[in-house]
Amino acid sequence: MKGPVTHTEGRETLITTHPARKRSIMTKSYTEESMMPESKSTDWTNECLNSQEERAMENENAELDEMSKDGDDEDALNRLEDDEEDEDEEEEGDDQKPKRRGPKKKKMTKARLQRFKQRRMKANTRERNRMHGLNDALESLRKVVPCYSKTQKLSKIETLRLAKNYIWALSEPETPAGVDTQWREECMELREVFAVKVKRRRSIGQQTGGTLLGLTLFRCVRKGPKLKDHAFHLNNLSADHCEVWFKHLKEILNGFQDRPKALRVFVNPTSHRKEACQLYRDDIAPLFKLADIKADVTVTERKGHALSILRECKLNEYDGVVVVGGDGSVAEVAHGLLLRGQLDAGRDTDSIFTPVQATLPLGVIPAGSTDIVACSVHGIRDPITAAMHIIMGHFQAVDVCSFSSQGRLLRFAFSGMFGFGGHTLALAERHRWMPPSQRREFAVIKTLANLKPEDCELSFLPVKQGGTRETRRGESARNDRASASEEDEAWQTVEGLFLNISIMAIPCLCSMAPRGLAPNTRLDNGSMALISVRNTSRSEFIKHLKRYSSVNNQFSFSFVETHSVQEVKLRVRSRGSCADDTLDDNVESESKNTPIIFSEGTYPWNIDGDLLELPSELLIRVHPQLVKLFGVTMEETEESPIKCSCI
Ligand SMILES: Nc1ncnc2c1ncn2[C@@H]1O[C@H](COP(=O)(O)OP(=O)(O)OP(=O)(O)O)[C@@H](O)[C@H]1O
Repeated sequence: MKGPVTHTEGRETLITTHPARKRSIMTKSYTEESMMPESKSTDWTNECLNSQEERAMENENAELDEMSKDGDDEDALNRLEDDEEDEDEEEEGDDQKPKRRGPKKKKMTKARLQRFKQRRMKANTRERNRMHGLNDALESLRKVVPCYSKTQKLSKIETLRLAKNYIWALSEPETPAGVDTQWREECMELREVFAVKVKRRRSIGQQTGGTLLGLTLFRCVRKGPKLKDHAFHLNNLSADHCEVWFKHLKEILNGFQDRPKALRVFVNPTSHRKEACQLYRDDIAPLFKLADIKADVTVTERKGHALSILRECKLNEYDGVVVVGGDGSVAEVAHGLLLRGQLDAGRDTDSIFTPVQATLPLGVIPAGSTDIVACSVHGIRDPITAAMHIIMGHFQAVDVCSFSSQGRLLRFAFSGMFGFGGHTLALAERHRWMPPSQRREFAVIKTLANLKPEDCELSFLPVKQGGTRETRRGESARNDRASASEEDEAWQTVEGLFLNISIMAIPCLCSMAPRGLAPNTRLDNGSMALISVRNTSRSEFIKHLKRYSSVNNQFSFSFVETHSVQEVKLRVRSRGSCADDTLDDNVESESKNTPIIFSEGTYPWNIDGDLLELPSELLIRVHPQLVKLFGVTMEETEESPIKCSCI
């Protein structure tokens, strides 16, 4: 296929492609503007101006042609003579008027009239011949420039510009060696491109049609940990060439199998500052549309709405589920997706020992107040980066924990906090009427003021070399029995008063803890971080909390223990008075809000930022890589600066 010569922002571009190769490459070459000073004039206003000038010139020529056709027209000749007479008359007049200069008026004889007529006819013929010669030359040029089109005739100025660019592009390899030509070559791999559109010049308000200008490719570019979309213009005025290139590029883009074509989107309108709907409409939906992704959007109406839809809706027509909201919404949708996976696989969702993977990947567009899951999986809290990961089909397998009690599955989640973490969220939820940051600060201060430990028995199974029970499930039954008895011996138990117990399957990065709440775990390493904080003075506990936001190790305190575990059993032996005090203090003063009252024998847990009431005895297990999230792949994480400091 011929490569069209293009120019963009004063720089010339020659595109070449290698269809025979597996990986198509587009090559863009350009030089200093000073080398091609005239080629800058491609902005719209300039083009319009030049076209107008050209049209005016053509009109003049047409008039001239017209005149020359009517060369024997007496009127035209008389007009000319009248003009001459007027000129001469001005020089005459009385004494007061200035004397006129110039040739004296000659009497218009018949012979003189004849001479005028002949001269004019000769001049017109010469001009006509000149114009015909020029038009013939331009017509020949149109046939040899690469953008010559059978359907669309290039104007004179467009033909000349294209010819100039073509000559310029052809002369590139002949640049003498050793001369600093200031040329630079830029390669763009088509796997970076996610959309191609036909570029047209349209007037204000014009919706369809317009003058064809070329093609625009949309690339996904990385700027540090952020991903962005970037438009790349390829100018070409040939409809035939653009059509061929458009079809070819579309074919290549459709060949990327990992990229989603249809998504089920849930938007929580109440998240954080209630901006999720606007964020989706203004920033995310246009990107999905550009990438030709069909999105079925549901704006959730209540807590649990997304979960109930996910239980019943048809999922096989989608390539992914996307949630626009905070961690609570993500937790709800992730849980719903995993439950649906068990239902589709014919598993009993009440008691699941070895769950199957979720059938669809989950995309997280951060619109909450902390966005721990989005930060952990994208390395940054940025909605456009999240959308670009979805569009480009970047996946990351992620470990998930299950919370169950007495053999009954309660919840799938990425993390859970009990004690201080649970009480703080319970208090913050009761003050939802406050602005988000105030609400959080108020809840932390109030819970710290009423800090009371919980009396617990905590047992855990540390991660062994060779992976968890689930990763080894392919082994023989004899090996299984042997390993089961080994595991029984490996269980460790601690008991006493605890201020906080955190169990996290992902690093839980957020602005308050840039290294992560659990920096020692990874997204897919098949283990959970168990962080237990024993009873201590309030000041020591505050010191430990403050360390989360600094580079110092938040775990280097005698009262803090961390373990890498695969299973945890927690039994709360008595209710600490912290929760009751907190509730009692506020029930009266905040009676306008719905009070959160925990049923007998249940305790507040912060499960992925969602407040849950869980029983006193729990079994928490990690399930390696149970869900795929749209996000950075492990290779990208290795390159990311976030990785170095946080994971
Ligand atoms: N229309 C709705 N009205 C009320 N609650 C809703 C609605 N839609 C979803 N929810 C629930 O709101 C809860 C909190 O939402 P979300 O986590 O998105 O926001 P957030 O709490 O502001 O963010 P973060 O968790 O990052 O602090 C979720 O548990 C979700 O189920």
